[in-house]
Amino acid sequence: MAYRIGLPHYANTAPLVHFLEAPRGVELRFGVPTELNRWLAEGEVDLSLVSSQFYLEARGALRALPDFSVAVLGAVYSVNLFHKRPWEELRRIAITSESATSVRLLGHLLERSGVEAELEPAPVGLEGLATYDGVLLIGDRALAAYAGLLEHTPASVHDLPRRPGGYYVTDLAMRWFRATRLPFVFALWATRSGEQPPPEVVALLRHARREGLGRLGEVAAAESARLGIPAPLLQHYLWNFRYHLEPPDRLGLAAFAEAVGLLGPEEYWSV
Ligand SMILES: C=C(O[C@@H]1C=C(C(=O)O)C=C[C@H]1O)C(=O)O
Repeated sequence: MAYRIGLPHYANTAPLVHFLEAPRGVELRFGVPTELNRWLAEGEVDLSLVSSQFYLEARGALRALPDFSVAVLGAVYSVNLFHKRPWEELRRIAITSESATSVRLLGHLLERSGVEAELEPAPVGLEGLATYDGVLLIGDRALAAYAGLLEHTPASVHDLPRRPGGYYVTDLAMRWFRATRLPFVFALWATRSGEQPPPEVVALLRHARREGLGRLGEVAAAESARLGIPAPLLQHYLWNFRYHLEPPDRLGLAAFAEAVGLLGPEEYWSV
């Protein structure tokens, strides 16, 4: 049977995936993070990107690669709560079904500031703001919604409007950074523990990442065309990610685990 790798279709994983070619005996399967989590747990894929929250909950059953992450220090730009009332006044929030991590992060950040809001799963975009006080979006949908609210392409990140389209936009990774001064790790790559990832597959992933980051302009151009988002914005978005699970990322992950009551020993594959 082929060795199956699970991947999301998001722009933020394009630098890892754009130059990934599956050789004979390796198969790529695409899904949203919550699907990938389930596929990995149920044996539908062998090595997959997993949401941090899921990984922490499944601690012991999954084991992560030592040097792969989707993380940021500060703003992420694509895990956004769009809201029409100030943060302190949020009562009803529509949440995405694509991510376990950002929903838990949102819950934690609200709790931390003493805000009691209902989080209701609802597959809505910004139009949901007619009904809800806030809408949580992640990935490409969040990015497209954000870019759609900009009147012009800002010359620098410091020129992003404070209230695009008249909405509040709370970037959850930025809010996490303000509270902790740490990176936030959205996802890792893991296998079921006991199933050592083949070194040649890991080498393939590292090679694809080196190419993707080295030729980021090409990746950004392709993603910008796919999503209809200006290339300079998209390139900055990609450039901003931390893809190597370095020591600050591991500290950020441990701090998140502690914040959500899932702290435990971390063990990574040595591969
Ligand atoms: C930061 C993001 O990263 C993604 C977020 C994930 C999650 O929240 O579960 C999982 C995979 C990442 O590719 C994003 O999609 O906006």
